[in-house]
Amino acid sequence: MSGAILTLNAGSSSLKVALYAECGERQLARGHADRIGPDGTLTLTDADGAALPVGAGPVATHRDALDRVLETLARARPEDRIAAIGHRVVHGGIAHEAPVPVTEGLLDVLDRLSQFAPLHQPHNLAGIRAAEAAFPGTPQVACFDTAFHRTHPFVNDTFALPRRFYDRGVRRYGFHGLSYEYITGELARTDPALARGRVIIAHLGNGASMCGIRGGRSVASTMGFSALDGLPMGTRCGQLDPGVVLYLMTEEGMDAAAISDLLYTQSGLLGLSGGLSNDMRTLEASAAPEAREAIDYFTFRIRRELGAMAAALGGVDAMVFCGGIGENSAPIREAVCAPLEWMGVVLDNAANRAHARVISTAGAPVQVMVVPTNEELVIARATRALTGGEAAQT
Ligand SMILES: Nc1ncnc2c1ncn2[C@@H]1O[C@H](COP(=O)(O)OP(=O)(O)O)[C@@H](O)[C@H]1O
Ligand SMILES: CC(=O)OP(=O)(O)O
Ligand SMILES: [Mg+2]
Repeated sequence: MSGAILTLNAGSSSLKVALYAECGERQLARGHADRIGPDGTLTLTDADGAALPVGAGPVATHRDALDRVLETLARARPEDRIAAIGHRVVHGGIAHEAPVPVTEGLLDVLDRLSQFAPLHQPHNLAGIRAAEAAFPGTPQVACFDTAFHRTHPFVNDTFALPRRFYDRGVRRYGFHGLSYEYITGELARTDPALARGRVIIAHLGNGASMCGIRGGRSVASTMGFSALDGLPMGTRCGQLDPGVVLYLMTEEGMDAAAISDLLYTQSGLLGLSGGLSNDMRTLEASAAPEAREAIDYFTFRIRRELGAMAAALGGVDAMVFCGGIGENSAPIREAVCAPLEWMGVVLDNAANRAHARVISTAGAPVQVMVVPTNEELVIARATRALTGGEAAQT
């Protein structure tokens, strides 16, 4: 009987699951629930890419996706003893700069952070509870999106509020850290000189953010106290004048719950497209002018933040696209990059259309790259490191 490490990564529109062999980085199976909701799909494949049967019907909720994946794995791969389980947890708060073993005390702390990451944290914690029930007594590890950004200098970690709020944890945490950690590690492996330089990574998925990295460490992030800030997203507003929130309260009579719902679930691409969709594939396929305007706003804001990141880093040597949109949409990458020749970004259009690893022209001052992210692998490595004995013995 072999031992395996199971990883769970719940995003705002997705659930990505992977099963790793106890040694090395070989994947035994991987699952992807996409567009979770009325049109949600689920695929689960084994190490050879063969589909495992996950049942019919749309995947309506994260819980539905997780239940179907766990049932299928238990049925199709009974030989895999789960030795440890690693989880993406988007919010770790001030205290967590690295992954930690899951304990009841930790869950209480993380639960209190759910209000600051309502599209993620409840699903992350539900995943831990479900794994606990399915594999009682098996060690679990929490890996935080926020941990990678704890290196921010004070000026990028604070807001200009009275200092007591900073002390109480009102800070710019930044998210998508597992993805940034993976990309940074990949660059260090494949392009060490570049990895030591100034790199801007754009993680563009249903949630979207950018990270400025210097010498392999996060210096700035577009996401802040919550995963609402920065770029517009599938259903989230991105950067917003706080005066708008005051207006919503005083003039529109909205309470905290209504404002939260508006900013987290009705805004971004969905709101700007007039309710058409939060999904980039649907917007790209649409002829509606509102869909075009939503896409234009998305790419414009990415360019604006790129300028700000470049200034924060004192220049830029490389730019990396990742995430569902960043990895798969050549038109979005082109719309972002084409107007940026002034800052040394020169796209090779054929390479971009082919989703090549390097999509800038040879000799362009800024190397532009597409690097598929792998948050699951970062989780698996950390889980193995923290449960070493357990995961390696089996
Ligand atoms: N081929 C594609 N072209 C354009 N957008 C795509 C493509 N494939 C996926 N996407 C977009 O990626 C987004 C989902 O990204 P993903 O990183 O999986 O999501 P999450 O933020 O939930 O983790 C959706 O907006 C989806 O439309
Ligand atoms: C933090 C965040 O928005 O994550 P995701 O893109 O996976 O929804
Ligand atoms: Mg994601």
